Amino acid sequence: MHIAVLAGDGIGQEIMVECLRVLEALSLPDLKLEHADVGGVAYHKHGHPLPPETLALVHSADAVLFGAVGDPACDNLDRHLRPEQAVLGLRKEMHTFANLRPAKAFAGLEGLSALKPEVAGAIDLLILRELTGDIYFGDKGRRTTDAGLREGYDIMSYDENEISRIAHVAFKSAQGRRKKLCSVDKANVLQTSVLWREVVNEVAADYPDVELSHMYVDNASMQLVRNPGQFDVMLTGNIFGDILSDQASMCVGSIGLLASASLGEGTKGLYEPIHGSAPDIAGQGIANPSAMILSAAMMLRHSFGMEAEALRIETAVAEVLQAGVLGHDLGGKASTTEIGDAVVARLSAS
Ligand SMILES: NC(=O)c1ccc[n+]([C@@H]2O[C@H](COP(=O)([O-])OP(=O)(O)OC[C@H]3O[C@@H](n4cnc5c(N)ncnc54)[C@H](O)[C@@H]3O)[C@@H](O)[C@H]2O)c1
Ligand SMILES: CC(C)[C@H](C(=O)O)[C@@H](O)C(=O)O
Ligand SMILES: [Mg+2]
Repeated sequence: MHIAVLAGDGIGQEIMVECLRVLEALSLPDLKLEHADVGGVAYHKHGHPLPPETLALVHSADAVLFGAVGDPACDNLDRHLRPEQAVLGLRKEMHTFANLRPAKAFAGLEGLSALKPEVAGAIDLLILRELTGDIYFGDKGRRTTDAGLREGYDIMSYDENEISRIAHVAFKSAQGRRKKLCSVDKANVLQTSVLWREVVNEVAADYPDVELSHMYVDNASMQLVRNPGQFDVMLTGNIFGDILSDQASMCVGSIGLLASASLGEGTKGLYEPIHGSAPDIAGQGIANPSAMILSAAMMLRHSFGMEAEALRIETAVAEVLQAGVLGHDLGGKASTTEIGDAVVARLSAS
């Protein structure tokens, strides 16, 4: 089990420490952790946010654990050198087109959600976000209009193969859950979404046991707050999935709780929290490591088929939250290390 560990920037470094302690507490027989620089840290050391040595490690490893990237000191760099380019580049390089972002209520946290407790308590959904296409990867740039005005542009595009492969993942995921799939788009305005809806409807023919619905993204955003319990699997494109998942995190209680798995055709996956490097709290030891720890659980499940070990981690995190060990993001006082300590203690007791 050879894991590339890319902690990255800001709180990425802090939460990764706790995540690795949790993995080590499982005493996995052949765990090999190998670290490499990514993001702003890599730019400052090697002149590139995703240096060749990091890519080489990623290619040789069985899976990648990724913290977060983003460094305000890099804000004015050329687009290709910005830390964020590293995570986009990695997703593309690893062909991890399917991003699983589960959002599930934690017992005891309902009152800390941005929603009414009874509404929050019903959350158990999976956002299936397409990850290697859309407006993120289309032609983009700056130019001057004929009238001499500065103009920025980003082309949004999807081809039918990109849509159908993520749709298959979504239908299969729904089959393993409550068999409901809601595809989220903006087909009343965007041509990419018209095609998206067309292709999803075609793929649906292979999955007659799954109940498919379509929803416009603006409505979906509202429905996530009004009645998130109605959703099982939400299938959507790259940009909509980015936004909806941050929103879903606050319905659960905090962005520090939501993990993700980015998968392609094989078993090699990229596992990272949905949040970023949080420069506003970096270095203070108060970041919530739960999302990072839960991402490691997703890694054990999806890359190594270790369902029992994944569940052990997930149960430990849930119990720690239920016991009231809460980070600052949830109105508590527990530090990053204290949360890590509590999860490790639960694991040792289980
Ligand atoms: N995958 C990634 O690496 C990733 C994801 C999102 C943002 N970013 C980058 O991170 C940088 C900061 O972006 P942002 O501020 O918009 O988003 P962010 O997710 O880093 O932070 C948003 C807010 O949530 C809080 N927060 C985030 N994670 C937390 C945690 N684990 N515990 C407690 N509080 C937490 C932060 O303190 C901040 O107030 C930017 O450079 C951005 O591009 C990277
Ligand atoms: C940092 C950024 C490129 C990234 C994205 O937009 O995908 C982040 O917001 C995420 O959700 O992982
Ligand atoms: Mg995001």
